[in-house]
Amino acid sequence: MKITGVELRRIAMPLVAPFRTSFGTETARDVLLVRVVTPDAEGWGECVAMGEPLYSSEYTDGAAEVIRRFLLPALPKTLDVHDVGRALEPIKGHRMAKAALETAVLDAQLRAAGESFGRFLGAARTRVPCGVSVGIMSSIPQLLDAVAGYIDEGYVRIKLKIEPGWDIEPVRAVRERFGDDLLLQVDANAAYSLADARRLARLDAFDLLLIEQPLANDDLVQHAKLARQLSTPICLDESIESAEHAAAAIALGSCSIVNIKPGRIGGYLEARRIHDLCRANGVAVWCGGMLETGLGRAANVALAALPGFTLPGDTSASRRYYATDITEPFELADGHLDVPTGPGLGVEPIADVLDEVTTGTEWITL
Ligand SMILES: CSCC[C@@H](NC(=O)CCC(=O)O)C(=O)O
Ligand SMILES: [Mg+2]
Repeated sequence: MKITGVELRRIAMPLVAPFRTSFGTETARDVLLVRVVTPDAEGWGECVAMGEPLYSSEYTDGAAEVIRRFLLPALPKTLDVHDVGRALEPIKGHRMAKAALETAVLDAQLRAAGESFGRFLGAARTRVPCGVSVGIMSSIPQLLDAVAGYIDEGYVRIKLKIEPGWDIEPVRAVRERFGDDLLLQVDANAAYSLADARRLARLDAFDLLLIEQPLANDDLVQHAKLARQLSTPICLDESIESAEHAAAAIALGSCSIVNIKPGRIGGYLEARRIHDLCRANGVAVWCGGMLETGLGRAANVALAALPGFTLPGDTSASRRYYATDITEPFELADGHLDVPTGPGLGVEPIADVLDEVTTGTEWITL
């Protein structure tokens, strides 16, 4: 496939409500979209980097810069999506930027071939059960109202963001209000240290599915030590940036569940490799989220349909974050989202909506 050129498009996506985690509060996303144009089709990739390097070291401006200055010049003029990872290997890191570019190449290639993401990746289902991520709130009553609303919408699993000072009590309140059958998990976004082990062990009383990323992203050994002190399974998110990281985490006993986020680990091909590795080791995986628009959401839902994705992911409906999505909205039906069946992502931006939210566009001829 020959790439004629690439558009780097920036869009501003206000959130329907502030989303607070242990590392900050998001009120809007500054999103970088990559559009790859070829003679036969064009493809879209969504960079999941946030506007500031608070979740990881990447951020939107930096991703645009590394794509413009280093990734695009490293691409061969004619390529298959399987060539992208190899061509970009000499450039270290910047996995979110690489993922956006590889996904756009894959989308163009699949659209030209008339093949869906789900079929290409190996989806085993036509729809996926959906969880929802609930931010840190200013009070327990406010949290309980939010959780009640999501349960009414049909979400099959609730994830609560936690941090020191907002952990045991909100989890206890949700468990007591909504009962023992509610699938419930927490995500600390690396807010604790091994010194908090006894406090984190108190979460064992609430029959959680998992505790996500309690310690720092580079604390694999400490997570293994913590895992031996908890009965609740540890799931890693920020720590897993490649299949090698997943293999190391499994070998060390740092986690027994992995949150796979294609943007974090460099793309959907690496995501499938991590899925295959975890499945071979009996490690459950689920699809994480980075507040994607319908473009990234479409790809994530296709990935979440692979057989090893045995836990509900953070694959929520578009309305969880956006009043108006840039694609046709993903809408929950009976707690599930349908896997798109059209060529490539199976969705595309709605032109006038995209224009309304566009804050910048740049064309790069290859
Ligand atoms: C702005 S926080 C993004 C990272 C966070 N993502 C979520 O909590 C799910 C977000 C979503 O539903 O897309 C995580 O650490 O798992
Ligand atoms: Mg997480």
